[in-house]
Amino acid sequence: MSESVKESAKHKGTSTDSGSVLEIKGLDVAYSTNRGDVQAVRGLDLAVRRGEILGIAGESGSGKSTLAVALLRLLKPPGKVTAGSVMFHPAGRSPVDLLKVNGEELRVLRWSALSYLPQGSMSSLNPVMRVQDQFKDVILEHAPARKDSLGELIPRLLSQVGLEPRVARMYPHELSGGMKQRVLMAIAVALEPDLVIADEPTTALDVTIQRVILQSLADLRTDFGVTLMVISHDMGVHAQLADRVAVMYEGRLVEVGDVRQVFKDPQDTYTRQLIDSIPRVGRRAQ
Ligand SMILES: Nc1ncnc2c1ncn2[C@@H]1O[C@H](COP(=O)(O)OP(=O)(O)OP(=O)(O)O)[C@@H](O)[C@H]1O
Repeated sequence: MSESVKESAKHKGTSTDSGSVLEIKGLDVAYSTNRGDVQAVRGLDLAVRRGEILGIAGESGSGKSTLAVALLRLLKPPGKVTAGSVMFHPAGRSPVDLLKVNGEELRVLRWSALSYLPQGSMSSLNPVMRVQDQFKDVILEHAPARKDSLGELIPRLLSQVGLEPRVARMYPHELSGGMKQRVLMAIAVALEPDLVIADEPTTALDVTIQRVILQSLADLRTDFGVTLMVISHDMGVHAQLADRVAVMYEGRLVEVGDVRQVFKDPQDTYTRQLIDSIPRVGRRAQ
């Protein structure tokens, strides 16, 4: 972990833990523009521990989504990774640098080891396919051996996120925003991946539904043992969901630590400002 990153005293030294599912080192990402390069992620070091819920916080434009798409190799031009490594340690498989694996290796890892819920993913469900067929698409493409267990697996996954079995036969237009998000979460964990990265999973949902979604995400960790990286500009989301929180500012990681510790005693001025902007939740987290 970089010297400049302030980490709460209780939780120092994570970047070389053998218990890490992901180790990001020295990551630099830039976007080329006609006014020169915009450095969106700068020298970022971060380890994600197996089994934890790690929140990525920071205001709009701080580089959170760029970090996610870069490490998932979904960064599109004019974006480019200019330095760094992202070691991924899937259970029972050899560690790989996600920035170096070839397309086929990446395809094998997607969904079965590494799942992604992009920002605005609720609109990514295919409007002309029933929910059950969207599950089948992912499961059969990546784990064809599970074909015979689909009849049992789909309702079980739906119930895991609080949805009734009849949802399997519905089309996306018959679902509320919160239901769509839960379907996507269930698809994301269908193949029991090591790591799920969710970008702003509660944005655009009303407050009551947000709480339900956060609870379902917490349940997925408990029920599937999945590690979660949850990106949100909303510190309230991290206070409610995360074990640790990493704060980004202008592409840099300025602080990482136990969420209660960070709320109680932020080491960085910017983190303090973020917390002060939600005083009610800040008090609750203490
Ligand atoms: N395609 C692009 N071309 C040029 N600059 C970009 C592009 N995409 C993002 N950026 C810049 O990169 C920086 C980081 O943006 P990013 O979207 O990763 O931040 P964020 O914290 O995820 O914010 P938000 O939640 O609003 O998406 C910003 O300065 C943004 O303007």
